[in-house]
Amino acid sequence: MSKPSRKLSQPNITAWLNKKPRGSPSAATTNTPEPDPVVIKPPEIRELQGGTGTLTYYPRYFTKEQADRYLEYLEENLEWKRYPIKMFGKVVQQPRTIAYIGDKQYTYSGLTLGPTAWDPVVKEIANSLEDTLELPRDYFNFVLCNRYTSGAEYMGYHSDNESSLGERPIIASTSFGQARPFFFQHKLDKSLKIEYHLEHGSTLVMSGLTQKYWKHALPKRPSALYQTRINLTFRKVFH
Ligand SMILES: O=C(O)CCC(=O)C(=O)O
Ligand SMILES: [Fe+2]
Repeated sequence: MSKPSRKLSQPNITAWLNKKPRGSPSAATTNTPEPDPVVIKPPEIRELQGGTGTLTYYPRYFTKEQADRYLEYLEENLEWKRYPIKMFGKVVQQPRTIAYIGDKQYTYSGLTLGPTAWDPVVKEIANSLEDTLELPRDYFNFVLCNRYTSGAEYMGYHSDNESSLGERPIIASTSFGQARPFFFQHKLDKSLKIEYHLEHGSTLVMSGLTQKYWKHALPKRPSALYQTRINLTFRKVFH
């Protein structure tokens, strides 16, 4: 992957992005709202032990206002479903709901998804990420979307190391809604652990050999005061 540029290209503002948030007073009765003070924070780049991968975290890839609108849009417009998957040889229900979009078929944990038509807003986010990461237009051809409606919903330790993604996949993971911890553990030296707190509107890019040497997980959390979290992982499926 080329070096991430610090100047982010923000996605086109579509019609829905311009619409007023639900329940907000009309412009005639209010002053213009304060602009979001922090627009973009520079990425934090972490080279993992002994060349075992790279993690690049953009804590504020989207402004709070943009992220609020994306969260609402994705919740309403994607087709969220719970699928049975194979885990350690047993068929179980996924402990979260998922949706997907992509030009290709993608198979993981015994589940084959796609292809489907692109949602225009998800495409807009994909193109923004491609610009930021200096990747060719339409590089990302599959998006796996995960939705967690309570702290009891989670994703166990795994790596996205299907051969269809190639040996050094670039996976861009954008999060909306409830901030949650996200753990990495080295496969050979289990004492090596990394923790992120994935914020509303953030993007974490996993690249290099990350999937080969590290597992990652979104652990359960206590469910009190819980807001929905939606995560989109943008991938390139080669075959
Ligand atoms: O929800 C998350 O942040 C985890 C997503 C993930 O690891 C995946 O889709 O493979
Ligand atoms: Fe993953």
